Amino acid sequence: MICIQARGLRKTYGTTVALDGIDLEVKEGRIVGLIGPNGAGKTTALNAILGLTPCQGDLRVLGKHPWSARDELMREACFISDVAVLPRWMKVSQVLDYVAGVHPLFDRQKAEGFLKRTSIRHASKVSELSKGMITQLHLSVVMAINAKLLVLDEPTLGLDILFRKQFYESLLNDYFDGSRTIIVTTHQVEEIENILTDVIFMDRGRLVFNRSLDEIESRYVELTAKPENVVAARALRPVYERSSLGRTVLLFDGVDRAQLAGWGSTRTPNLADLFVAIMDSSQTGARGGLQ
Ligand SMILES: Nc1ncnc2c1ncn2[C@@H]1O[C@H](COP(=O)(O)OP(=O)(O)OP(=O)(O)O)[C@@H](O)[C@H]1O
Repeated sequence: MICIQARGLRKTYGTTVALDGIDLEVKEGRIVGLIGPNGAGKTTALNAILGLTPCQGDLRVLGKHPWSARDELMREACFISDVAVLPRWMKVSQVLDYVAGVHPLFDRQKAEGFLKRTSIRHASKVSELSKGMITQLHLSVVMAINAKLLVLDEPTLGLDILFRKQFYESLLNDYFDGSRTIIVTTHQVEEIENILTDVIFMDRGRLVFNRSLDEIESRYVELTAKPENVVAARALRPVYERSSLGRTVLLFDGVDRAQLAGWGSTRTPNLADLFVAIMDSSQTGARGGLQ
């Protein structure tokens, strides 16, 4: 089943092109990381998917048109936008009462369970919580909604490292059940790398890379070459090259690992390294080798 299908998605603000004709297909049961530099269009894309902003092109989310069927979509989807906002005058217990009242898929017990892992008290008002605690409360509520699609825009902004780690573990262990779809944006790529099934890199309103983690594992190899093998390795046309501690590091797409192994140390590139390589190619216009 397809969860999100977009064809030629375009959004402009005056002369700014936020989405520049995006084609995208996300199957149900995937955990997709949407990564890109500031202003790449990530939030705009997520807002379009959630029906929060109109845009040109064809877009279907869980079979619905998000802009015209937003109410229907919101029964099956939930999200955290990049700015966690909850009414400051409400007590924590009232936030739970409120969500329980308006969302049929809200599991209050589950939310209580998540909250127990924090120092948030039911009697506190939102205005008395720290920024990070408001985000913790928001996440506890959203993760307790049994939605088919969960959209998280920078969900861990302002959270300490312990909670961030706990949150992603919990997302995988307590929330993800193999049938839900999760889309997450973050600038801390290394923190989500282990939970993703797919990754999309965005740059200036376009998708410049869209692969499953399995595909990355089987296609891409990074070689830290011995100096005497650099020339031979370059002849195999790496898609990217950088220096690290005086060593030459080359990134290959579709080159046999065994062939490279004798020339230095090889490994699958991490997402942060892949991101830098792809952004560099995207920004210099040399995208051919990385598409
Ligand atoms: N409401 C708006 N009015 C005018 N321009 C906007 C608006 N929202 C976004 N933009 C522009 O659209 C482009 C994409 O913005 P968007 O917020 O989607 O980027 P982003 O990838 O989420 O960035 P960040 O990582 O900084 O949150 C930017 O150039 C931004 O200035």
